[in-house]
Amino acid sequence: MLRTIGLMSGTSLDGVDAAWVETDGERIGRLGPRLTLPYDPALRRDLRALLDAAPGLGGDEPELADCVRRLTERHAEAVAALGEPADLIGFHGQTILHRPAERRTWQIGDAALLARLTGMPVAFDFRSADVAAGGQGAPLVPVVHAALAEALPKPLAVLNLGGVANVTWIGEDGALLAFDTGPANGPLDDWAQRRAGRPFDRDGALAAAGRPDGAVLARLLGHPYLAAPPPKSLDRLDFHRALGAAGIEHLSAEDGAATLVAFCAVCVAAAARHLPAPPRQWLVTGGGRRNPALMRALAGALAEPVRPVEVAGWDGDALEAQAFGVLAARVARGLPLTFPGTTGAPRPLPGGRIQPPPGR
Ligand SMILES: Nc1ncnc2c1ncn2[C@@H]1O[C@H](COP(=O)(O)OP(=O)(O)OP(=O)(O)O)[C@@H](O)[C@H]1O
Ligand SMILES: CC(=O)N[C@H]1[C@@H]2OC[C@@H](O2)[C@@H](O)[C@@H]1O[C@H](C)C(=O)O
Repeated sequence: MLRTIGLMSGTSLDGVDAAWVETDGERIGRLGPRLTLPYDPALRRDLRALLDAAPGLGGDEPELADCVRRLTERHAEAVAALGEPADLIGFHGQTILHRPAERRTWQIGDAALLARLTGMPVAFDFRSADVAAGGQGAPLVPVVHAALAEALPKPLAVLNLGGVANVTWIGEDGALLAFDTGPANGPLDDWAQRRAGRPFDRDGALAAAGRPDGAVLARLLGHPYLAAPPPKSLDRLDFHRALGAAGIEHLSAEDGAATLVAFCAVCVAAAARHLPAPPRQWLVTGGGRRNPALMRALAGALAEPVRPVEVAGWDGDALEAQAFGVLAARVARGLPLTFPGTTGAPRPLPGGRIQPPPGR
């Protein structure tokens, strides 16, 4: 077993999650401490601007390099704050662009700098081999969900409510199907910031005070992503234009938030129709499980029970970071990261690279 530290900077841009995991990439041993280091408002703002700018960036712009350095230094601070020795770091970086159809996916972060600052080897670049082979490059965590869920009754659905939402379905025989369902906190956070001056809709307060707009929802329901069969994955901004065209901007802050919450749930219900068999339950992870308006909307939209992953003894705030520790061990052992059922990879595919620290 390797002692790993997984580091994930998700599409919500709220900060870096770090978690210590003992693992051989297939089995998960001891789970150690975890923490989240938030980004300061300036870094958050600069990262958000990079999402908009990414399609036009070449890669050598000084403002990009500055952002990459600050992001990487914050990751090194997270490793230091964990205060646990490790054999390997799993460094996802920050996705600023994801266009698998163009065989492009871009995670920023400086693995050489992180290896130097921490003195540890760093596994990174988890998505590009899959995208180069024609896969979606996402989601990557399903293989870890499957390892964690070994003893749970199947079929099982694990739903991650991050900036984008993704589902992992695990069949009775261990079969895996996983894909992004649609937008989740990303558009909600943007909306709360723009219309209410809040970084996110804490406890779903805005959404709970509003009503979903039927006409806007009906227009969004026609989006081709919902009916498209998996494999499929999303860029954080993929629904940006569709939301504007559906007329969301004409709604009040409350009704807009309620509509975005309802749309997230509608997307998950649409995803359920692509599953080979109904799951016994939906285990929900990611920050969105803390939004009671979203959890109520999901319970209303899905036929099966919807519960936070904590009912299974998992830690929904640590799961993605833990997963990148496990995936790092898989990189080190050359095990596949992606599969036909998760990203549409042509066959189980290894991926990732390892940056040793200086002098090793
Ligand atoms: N108390 C709360 N009430 C409402 N929403 C919350 C609450 N706590 C967290 N969130 C939401 O969860 C988001 C963070 O979720 P999470 O950390 O899972 O995202 P991420 O890791 O960036 O995403 P991804 O899975 O897309 O990589 C916040 O931006 C916010 O929208
Ligand atoms: C390209 C990219 O970074 N995608 C993220 C994003 O955030 C949630 C969803 O969209 C998921 O597909 C993926 O992250 C998780 C960690 C994954 O790959 O499993």
